[in-house]
Amino acid sequence: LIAVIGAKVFQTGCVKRVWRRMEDWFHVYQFLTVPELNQTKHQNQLYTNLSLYLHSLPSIQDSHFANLVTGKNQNDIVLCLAPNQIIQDNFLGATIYWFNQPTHTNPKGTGTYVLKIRKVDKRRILRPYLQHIHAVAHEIEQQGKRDLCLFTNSADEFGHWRSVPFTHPSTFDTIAMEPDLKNKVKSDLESFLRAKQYYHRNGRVWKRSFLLYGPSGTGKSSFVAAMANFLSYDVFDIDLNKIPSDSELKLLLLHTTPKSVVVIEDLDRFVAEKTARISVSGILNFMDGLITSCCAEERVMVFTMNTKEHVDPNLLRPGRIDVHIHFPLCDFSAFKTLANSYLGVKEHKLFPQVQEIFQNGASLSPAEIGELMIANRNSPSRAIRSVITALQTDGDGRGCGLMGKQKEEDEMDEPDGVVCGEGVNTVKDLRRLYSFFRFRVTRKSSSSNSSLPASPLR
Ligand SMILES: Nc1ncnc2c1ncn2[C@@H]1O[C@H](COP(=O)(O)OP(=O)(O)OP(=O)(O)O)[C@@H](O)[C@H]1O
Ligand SMILES: [Mg+2]
Repeated sequence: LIAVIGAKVFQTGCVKRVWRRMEDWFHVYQFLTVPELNQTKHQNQLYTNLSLYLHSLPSIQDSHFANLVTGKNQNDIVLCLAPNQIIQDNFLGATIYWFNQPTHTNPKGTGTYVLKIRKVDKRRILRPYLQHIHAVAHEIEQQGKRDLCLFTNSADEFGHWRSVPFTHPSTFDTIAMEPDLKNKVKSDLESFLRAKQYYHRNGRVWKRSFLLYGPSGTGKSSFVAAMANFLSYDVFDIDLNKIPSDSELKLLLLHTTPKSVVVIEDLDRFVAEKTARISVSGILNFMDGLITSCCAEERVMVFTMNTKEHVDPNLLRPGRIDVHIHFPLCDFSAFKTLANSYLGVKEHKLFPQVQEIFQNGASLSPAEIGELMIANRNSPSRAIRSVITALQTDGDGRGCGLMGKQKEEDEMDEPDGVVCGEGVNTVKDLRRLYSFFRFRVTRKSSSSNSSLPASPLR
C-alpha cells in the first residue's frame, strides 16, 4: 500500500512538473526579485511583509515539505519556504509562483524571494497584488503581538546592529509609579500611535522623545522595556561608548527600522565625560537632525539620566525631548505597590510603622526595597521588617541623614565579596551584591533629585 501511495505521489509530482514546463513553454514569464536589504542596505519592508504573507498562505501550510523554524519567541513554530520549494498563490484570476533564491548565491548571505508571473498578468495585477500583501501582513501584525527584538551595537562592526529576541517581562502593571503619571504616559503613547496623519500634516517626523531621569534603581530601564512591550516595538539600545564618531552614530540611526524604541542610557554621564568621541552636536543631530527624517518613522526615542542638572539645556529643549518623566525614590504608596506585587500583601499590621518612617524622610530605591522583598518572600512579616530596618539604617542617607556618617564608615569596612540572595537582609548586603554585576555608580545627591517636581509629564 505504501509503495502504491508513494508511486501516486511521485506521479503527481512528475505530472505537476511536466505541466509547469508546458506552461512555461506556452507563456512568457517574468521574474522579479525581492531582496532582504534595499540599495542603501536597510531592511526592505516589502521583504518583511512578504515573509509574513507567504508564511501564512494555505499553499505553504499544506505543502508536502517546508522548513520548520522557531519564531523569535521560543515557543512559536513558523513554517517557512525551503530552499527549492515553489509555492503558488492566486490573485484576481492570475497564478503567481514564489520561491527562495538560495542564500549562497548572495554574497551578503541575506535572503531574496523571487516572484514568477506571466507577463500579461503582471501588467494587470502586480500593483494591487503588492498592496494586498502589505494589507495582509499589516493585519497579521495587528492580530498577534509581534515578536520583538532587542538590537545592540557592537564595537567590531560599525554601523551594524546585532539582534536577540526581546523577552523582558516588564509591563506598566509591574512598575510601581504614581498611577496618574502612569496613565498619562499610557495615553500619550496611545495617542502617538494614532497620530501619523497629524504629524505629517504639521510637517513633523512621526516620532516622540522621552527623558527618564532619577536616581539609580528607580525603574528607568524597566520602564523602557514596559514601553516597548506596550507599543509592541523593537528596542534599539545604543551604547555610545562603542561608537567611534558622529558619522557612525548617524549610520546606526539610519539602520533602525520603524516601530522601534531607540534608547540611549545614562546620557548625563556620557556628556560629562571629556574623553567622549561623539560631540554634543553629534548627539543633537541624532535627536532631531535631518537624518531622523530619512530613516524609519514611527519611532520612540528614550534617554535616561540620573540627573538633568548638569546637562546642556539645549539637549533637553521641547522638540528634542517631548516628555520628561521623573523617577523618584520609593515613597509609601510605591512601597505598597511593591509589597502587593512581590509579597501578595495589600494590607499589613506593620504598614503604619513603614508609613511613619517614610513620612520622616527616609527612603530607598524601589530596586533596593524590591530585592529585600524577593529575598524574604516566604515571610511577608520578615520582608517588611527587613525593609523597616533598612530604611532606618540605610535609608537615612536619602532623607533624614541621622546616621549617614556611621553608614559611610560601615561601607568602608565592608569586605569585598558576593552575598547570596537568601542572605540579603540589609541594603548593605544588596549593594555588595549589586556592585558585583555593575561598576559602582557615583552616588548622586539624592536630596537634589527628590526636590524636583513629582510628575513633570508635559
Ligand atoms: N518603580 C519600580 N517598580 C517596580 N520595580 C522596580 C522599580 N524600580 C526598580 N525596580 C526594580 O529594580 C530593578 C532595577 O531597576 P532598573 O534597572 O529599571 O533601574 P534604573 O532606574 O534603570 O537604574 P540605573 O539608573 O542604575 O540604570 C529591576 O529589577 C526592577 O524590576
Ligand atoms: Mg537603567
